[in-house]
Amino acid sequence: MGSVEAANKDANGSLTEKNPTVVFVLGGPGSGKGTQCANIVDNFQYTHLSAGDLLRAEIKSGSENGTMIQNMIKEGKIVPSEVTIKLLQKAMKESGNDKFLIDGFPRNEENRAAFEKVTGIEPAFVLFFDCPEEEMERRLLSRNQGREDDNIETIRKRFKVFLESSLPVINYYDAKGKVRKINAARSVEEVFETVKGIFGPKNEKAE
Ligand SMILES: Nc1ncnc2c1ncn2[C@@H]1O[C@H](COP(=O)(O)OP(=O)(O)O)[C@@H](O)[C@H]1O
Ligand SMILES: Nc1ccn([C@H]2C[C@H](O)[C@@H](COP(=O)(O)OP(=O)(O)O)O2)c(=O)n1
Ligand SMILES: [Mg+2]
Repeated sequence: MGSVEAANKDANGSLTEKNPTVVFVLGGPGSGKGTQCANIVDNFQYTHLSAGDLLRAEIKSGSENGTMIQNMIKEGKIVPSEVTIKLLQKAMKESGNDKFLIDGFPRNEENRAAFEKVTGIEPAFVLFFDCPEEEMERRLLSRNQGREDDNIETIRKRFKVFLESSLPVINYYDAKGKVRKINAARSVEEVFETVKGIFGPKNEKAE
């Protein structure tokens, strides 16, 4: 582990190792990442951080990067990691937790390498929700969350970016034995049964 980057000072000013547990939650647009993360949070002691949600909140907040982020999302492009990582780091700190589901990040090699360099964090494992494009397209077109990128033109661009830029990241972690591939083309309940088996009883919330 990148111990230098992960080292923090405690209240007395001495260096302590902080080793947050990070699970990257990946899969194409509409594969069910957000839905399954909500289920995981209900059952396990994790904090859910969606990179897309953080970027959309940044647009709404009127930040100076807002227009740039909005344009990139509309075009299905990946926002520079510097912006997204800052938002993730802030949200991690504010959560007070040390277990995170990082949903929709890293989405390209630049995201992946920068996160590792800046935070020194390696994911414990990577959930990969594997779903055919036709099914993802159907889901996105009926998501009804008023998202500016859930139209067929942007969806096609996002699928292309997923294949060209995001799949290589999944392959990178697969080569390290970290990918837990899940058939996401089933009901929410069936998918979650598989997900539960991966997290195991260890971090389950008490009733
Ligand atoms: N297993 C599933 N079967 C059918 N619809 C699903 C399933 N999982 C999620 N959905 C729906 O599909 C849409 C996209 O799901 P979401 O969780 O937002 O995916 P992602 O975060 O990967 O884009 C939502 O409207 C959601 O309710
Ligand atoms: N790491 C990320 C994650 C999302 N984004 C941008 C670009 C993505 O198309 C949009 C939407 O991402 P989001 O994860 O919310 O989308 P889906 O849940 O996969 O449908 O946000 C990004 O630029 N960088
Ligand atoms: Mg999502």
